[in-house]
Amino acid sequence: MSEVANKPAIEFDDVSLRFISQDGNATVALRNFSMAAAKGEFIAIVGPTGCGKSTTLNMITGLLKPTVGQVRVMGGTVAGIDPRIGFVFQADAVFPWRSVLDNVAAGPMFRGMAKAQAHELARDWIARVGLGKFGQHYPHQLSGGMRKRVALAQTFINKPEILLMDEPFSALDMQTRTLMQDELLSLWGQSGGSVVFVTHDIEEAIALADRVFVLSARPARLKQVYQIDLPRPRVMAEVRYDPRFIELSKQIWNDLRDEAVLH
Ligand SMILES: Nc1ncnc2c1ncn2[C@@H]1O[C@H](COP(=O)(O)OP(=O)(O)OP(=O)(O)O)[C@@H](O)[C@H]1O
Repeated sequence: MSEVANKPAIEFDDVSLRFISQDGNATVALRNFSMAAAKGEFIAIVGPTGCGKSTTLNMITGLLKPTVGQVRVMGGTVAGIDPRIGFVFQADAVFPWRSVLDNVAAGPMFRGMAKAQAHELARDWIARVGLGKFGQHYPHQLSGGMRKRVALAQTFINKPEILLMDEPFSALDMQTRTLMQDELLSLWGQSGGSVVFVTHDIEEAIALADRVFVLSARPARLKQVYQIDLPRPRVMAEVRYDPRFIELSKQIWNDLRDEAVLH
């Protein structure tokens, strides 16, 4: 293996980040934070509200720079928009005036693929996320869960090596959410990419991830890392009844309860 192939997909090396607001006040969002995510690994980040979870994702994209320390992606410093990184956030990133097909084809076309070829590829991805009959529909004609499927197809079509997800399913009802989590695991399992998934939902974190990073209240430090040794493939509706799942969720709840009491 080459030098680069051995590097972690994402690396935070003793990172601190301080925001200075217009009135000169400083907010330390992250302090002495170190972590590494391997290629193909699924990481979930949980922590109290406002501790710095989204800030962490913004540093991976290069939108925010650490005040101290280094963030590396595939062994290199983050510089500008990186086509290897994909995102799915809570708000849908679909273009309302474009059909599902045109939404999903947008990424490849932006990268220079011919329209006919991009549409063919998009049709394949639309079918994979179970929306085969909805290619000509517009986002407002779809349910929230269907729009999330569009967002997943729109992202996975670009074959991201790193996928950043910030509470992507939190606006969905429980049942749709469970379906989308299964969908995500299936797409991720075939992709070989790394995922960093930010969520408030401890059970979602455990059910999806290889490792769960628990952050402390602000300024966020890495409080605990849990290796989630539940076997894969996991089925969302079943995994939550596994005794090991219940044990892990109790431990993480305790970690977070301590943080809430302290602040
Ligand atoms: N651009 C900014 N300028 C000043 N402060 C900021 C800025 N961005 C974030 N912060 C502060 O940094 C802290 C961390 O914010 P962040 O959004 O990362 O938290 P979070 O853990 O994702 O929150 P939540 O769980 O509520 O989504 C917050 O206190 C926030 O107010």
